[in-house]
Amino acid sequence: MLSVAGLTRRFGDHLALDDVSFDVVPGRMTGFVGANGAGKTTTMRIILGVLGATAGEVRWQGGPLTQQVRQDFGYMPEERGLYPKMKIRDQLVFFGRLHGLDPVRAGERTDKLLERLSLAERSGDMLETLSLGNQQRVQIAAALVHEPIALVLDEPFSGLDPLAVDAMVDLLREEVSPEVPVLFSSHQLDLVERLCDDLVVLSRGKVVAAGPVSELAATSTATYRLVVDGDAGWLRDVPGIQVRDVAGGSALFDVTDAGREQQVLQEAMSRGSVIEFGPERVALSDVFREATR
Ligand SMILES: Nc1ncnc2c1ncn2[C@@H]1O[C@H](COP(=O)(O)OP(=O)(O)OP(=O)(O)O)[C@@H](O)[C@H]1O
Repeated sequence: MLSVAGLTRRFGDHLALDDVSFDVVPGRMTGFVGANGAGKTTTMRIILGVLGATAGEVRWQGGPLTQQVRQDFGYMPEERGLYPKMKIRDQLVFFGRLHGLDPVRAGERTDKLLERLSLAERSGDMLETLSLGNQQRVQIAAALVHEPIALVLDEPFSGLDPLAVDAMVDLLREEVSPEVPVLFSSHQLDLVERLCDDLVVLSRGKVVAAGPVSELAATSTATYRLVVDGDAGWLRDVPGIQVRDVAGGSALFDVTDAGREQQVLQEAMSRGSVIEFGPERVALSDVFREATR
């Protein structure tokens, strides 16, 4: 397991990270979300050892993460970092060698990945001649070429169209073995909701929510839908709930006093027929908005 424990980072007077702790569990995709400037890239850079922490540490399998172990991590940095004028195949072999693969193995892994990405025919072309989407695929191949023991991906899907995202996700699922912890940052909440098992929400340098996506959605403010055959406007006068929307007999409301929804149901039944009543599924964007408020 990969863990960050009490990470704090100052840039002059600015506290970019304030006692950040979370785990990235093997075999589960962990999404890392937060507004611009929340501290995601700073955290990822510290995990990869590109940047030092003011306090706290990164842990691997229960002990401090060493530089030698980091060598086996895969990283896709926000600023990318491939060489535009270098041939694609040479570049991937180079990254494989940098992570300790022998030349034969680096070549084999490169060819397999290029084949898998349908880029084998372009292997002798310079990176800059590829479309941006294809350059991003090569970038992810560079993070995967040495069969990393952990993966840290900074905005790996930004700028990709939905088909390219799916292709990238398929590649990750195929190439990443179950014992590998995967942390990726993203601004695309719908994508994070679809892909992630776990979620860490950062706001102004602090972790404001962390855990399985399903539990985070469940613990957020309970929102209920009520549909009756008459007018549901009376809901506005019920204490302990906050009405979000009423249109004729259809209403959406948040329960602010736990248990009030039962009272609402009884009241609705005493007034006429209840067509629909139950919790509304909470979208991740609502969890995010609530956590970072
Ligand atoms: N080298 C640096 N020197 C000074 N301040 C920095 C440096 N790197 C980051 N910061 C500041 O630290 C804060 C966190 O930045 P960071 O890039 O980690 O956020 P982020 O969550 O990755 O944002 P984004 O989603 O926009 O990439 C910001 O206020 C940023 O301006």
